[in-house]
Amino acid sequence: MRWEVIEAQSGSEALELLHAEKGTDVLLLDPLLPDLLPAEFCGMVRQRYPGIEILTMNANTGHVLVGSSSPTPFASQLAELLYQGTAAVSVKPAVTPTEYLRRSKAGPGLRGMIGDSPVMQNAYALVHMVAPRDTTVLITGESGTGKDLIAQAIHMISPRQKSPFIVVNCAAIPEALLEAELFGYAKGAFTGAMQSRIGRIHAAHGGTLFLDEIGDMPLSLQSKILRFVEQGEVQRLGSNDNLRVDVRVVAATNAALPTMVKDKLFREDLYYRLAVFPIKLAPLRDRQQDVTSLAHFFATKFCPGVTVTARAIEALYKHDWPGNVRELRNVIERASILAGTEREITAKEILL
Ligand SMILES: Nc1ncnc2c1ncn2[C@@H]1O[C@H](COP(=O)(O)OP(=O)(O)OP(=O)(O)O)[C@@H](O)[C@H]1O
Repeated sequence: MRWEVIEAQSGSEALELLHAEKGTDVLLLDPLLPDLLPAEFCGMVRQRYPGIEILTMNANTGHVLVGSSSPTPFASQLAELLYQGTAAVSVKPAVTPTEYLRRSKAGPGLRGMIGDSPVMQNAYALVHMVAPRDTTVLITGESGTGKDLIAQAIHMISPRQKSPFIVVNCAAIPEALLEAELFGYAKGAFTGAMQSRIGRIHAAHGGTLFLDEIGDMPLSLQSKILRFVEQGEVQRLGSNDNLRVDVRVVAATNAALPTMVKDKLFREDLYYRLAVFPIKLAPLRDRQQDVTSLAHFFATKFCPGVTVTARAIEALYKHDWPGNVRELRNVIERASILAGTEREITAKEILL
């Protein structure tokens, strides 16, 4: 008997494959996942795919550790065969994950987000998977790749959509004010605090708090943020009362947080708590095929009815897009002004 075995290199990749492949029976899990906590991963799999049996393995010995409370004989036998390398079991992936995703039908996109390259479809699928839950999401990617849009999409398709979506740009608020802004303050907490005020975390109660540029969160505030994310508790400045809040956290950064952790600029425990479900957005230069659809989208937005010539698109393809989609948007906005009444954007108007 042969089983089809598909390998995934990370929790999020496994979730994508499960999403695309409906008939999975057994999941062999090496708990040392590079991206998700094993408990969180198992919770997600159990909730979405209750029929799948999870076997947690020691990847070195092949012994079944925990997982389904009592593995079926079929699953145990399969696990043993796989790890002894005996019998007619193919442990080579039947298809590579990338190939697999390409073969699977494109899933639903996200409102306001253009681009159907495999990497973007991958990101949309992750958003659809995680949005219905309260899981903390960490969106990473270079500046201008659409992290903001992804955060909004997560909120808009979550059960919290009718509650507030509060954005805090951690880089834009001076360090001295950030704590009061986030946590609020009690009357008399500092000179000028004439009356108490709730913070933005509180304002997000029932909804989503988007912590943008989380890499700029001062170290001095990170432990307080960790307590809020872990326990849902908020302490206003100048008060000893712990107030409970129900807030889903989505964070984003273009900084390399793992490097910051190594350099002791970002708390390791906070990083792991935020990165429960990471979504990485690819730079535009790695998804060139999206350039055409984005160019048409922005052209229509800035000048309805305008056309973009093939030569203009060719010019766009030659560029590396260090500023990503934001840069492309600006180039097209300028081009649509330069096109004037011509209603056609040609290579001449593309200034890079
Ligand atoms: N896939 C997309 N489809 C349509 N518009 C997009 C897409 N990605 C980004 N944009 C647009 O590009 C601009 C920059 O996007 P956004 O602010 O979401 O990027 P970001 O990654 O959050 O950038 P930063 O790190 O600088 O905050 C916005 O105007 C946004 O609407």
